[in-house]
Amino acid sequence: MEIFKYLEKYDYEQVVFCQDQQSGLKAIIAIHDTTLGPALGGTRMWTYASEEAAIEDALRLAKGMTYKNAAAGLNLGGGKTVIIGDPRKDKNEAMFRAFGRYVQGLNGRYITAEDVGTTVADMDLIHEETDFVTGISPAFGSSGNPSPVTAFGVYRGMKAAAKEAFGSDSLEGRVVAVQGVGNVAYTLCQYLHEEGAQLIVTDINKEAVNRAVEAFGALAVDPDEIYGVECDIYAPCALGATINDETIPQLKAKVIAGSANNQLKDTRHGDIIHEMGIVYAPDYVINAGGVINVADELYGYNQERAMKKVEQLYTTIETVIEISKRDGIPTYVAADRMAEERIARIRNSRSQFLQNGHHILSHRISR
Ligand SMILES: NC(=O)C1=CN([C@@H]2O[C@H](COP(=O)(O)OP(=O)(O)OC[C@H]3O[C@@H](n4cnc5c(N)ncnc54)[C@H](O)[C@@H]3O)[C@@H](O)[C@H]2O)C=CC1
Ligand SMILES: CC(C)CC(=O)C(=O)O
Repeated sequence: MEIFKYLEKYDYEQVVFCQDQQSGLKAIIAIHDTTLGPALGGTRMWTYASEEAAIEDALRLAKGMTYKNAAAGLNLGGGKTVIIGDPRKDKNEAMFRAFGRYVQGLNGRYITAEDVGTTVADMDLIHEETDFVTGISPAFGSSGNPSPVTAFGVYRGMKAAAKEAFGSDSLEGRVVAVQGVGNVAYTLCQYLHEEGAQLIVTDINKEAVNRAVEAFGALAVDPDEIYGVECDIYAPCALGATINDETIPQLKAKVIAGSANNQLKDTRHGDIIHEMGIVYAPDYVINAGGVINVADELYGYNQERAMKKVEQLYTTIETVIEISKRDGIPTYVAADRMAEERIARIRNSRSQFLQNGHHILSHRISR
């Protein structure tokens, strides 16, 4: 990978490589754009096939956070971290503390939180070294685990997408195929089950599947089978790039609405599903509940206020669908436009200089 070429192409601001031999920390912090504010995005811990794959994931996820935060109306830029390692075997206290010191070194340009493979307990360790971390234990006045709130947002967005596809936002009797029943999807399944949806689930982790089968009477299928099952809605809630050349021909769903980041392998896959008449709720719009929730901590966390904002993801998905229909463009393009227009507006409005607290000529004062 020619990294600077890539950074230039998508206009990344900064990439930080963090290494701590003693604890085994190998992390990449990617900061995409801080026009709207400090970059906020979670820390993923995953066993990557190569260092290049880890760098690529960090970069793609960071850019997604820029768009997510912009589309959600947050005054935050986009960034993300990946830690290379197996979250079940390679974690240790020193690792997260070392990582916390790297975050502190960025002095607020980047604020972290949970993502796949990291937990509230990990965030608490990071918090030992820096304040620039959210999603820590509620005992600290924090919002805690963002996953259930992400799930609520996905549920709300799914209803809005269903209304477009089926003429009603009721999910009663709808068949929803859920890929990956981890932190977010388990709570999503709870909402869907309570509304009377039928669930088909899959996961590479058998325990996760069994939990959903027992709790919600879900039908379990093998990971490769989920794309082709007869269903109304496909909810990708595992990792990214599952909407691709191999899976699209198998899809029977009329709606795609799930929590996973970077669901489209390539933008052209968004064009293909649009032409097929599938209502696609863009990933970074529908899965913004978690970041909306943790971002509320920056104002002094208020759960009621945060949940009201997350509930509004229904309207945001409606707006994206309206723009898509009005302009005859796929929903992922409509969402990108919404985010890019907001960033451009703020970037332009910053053309007037405003002194920001540090007297710019202070160094001239004679001592
Ligand atoms: N946790 C949150 O608040 C947010 C999560 N997301 C995204 O939502 C997705 C899920 O996140 P979490 O629930 O937190 O992660 P998680 O790690 O708790 O759940 C993911 C599940 O997917 C399963 N999985 C992985 N590969 C699979 C495959 N090929 N087929 C079937 N199952 C597979 C895993 O075994 C795991 O149970 C991720 O893409 C994450 O980036 C996005 C926004 C916020
Ligand atoms: C609070 C986090 C879950 C934010 C994030 O990394 C995401 O939305 O993907």
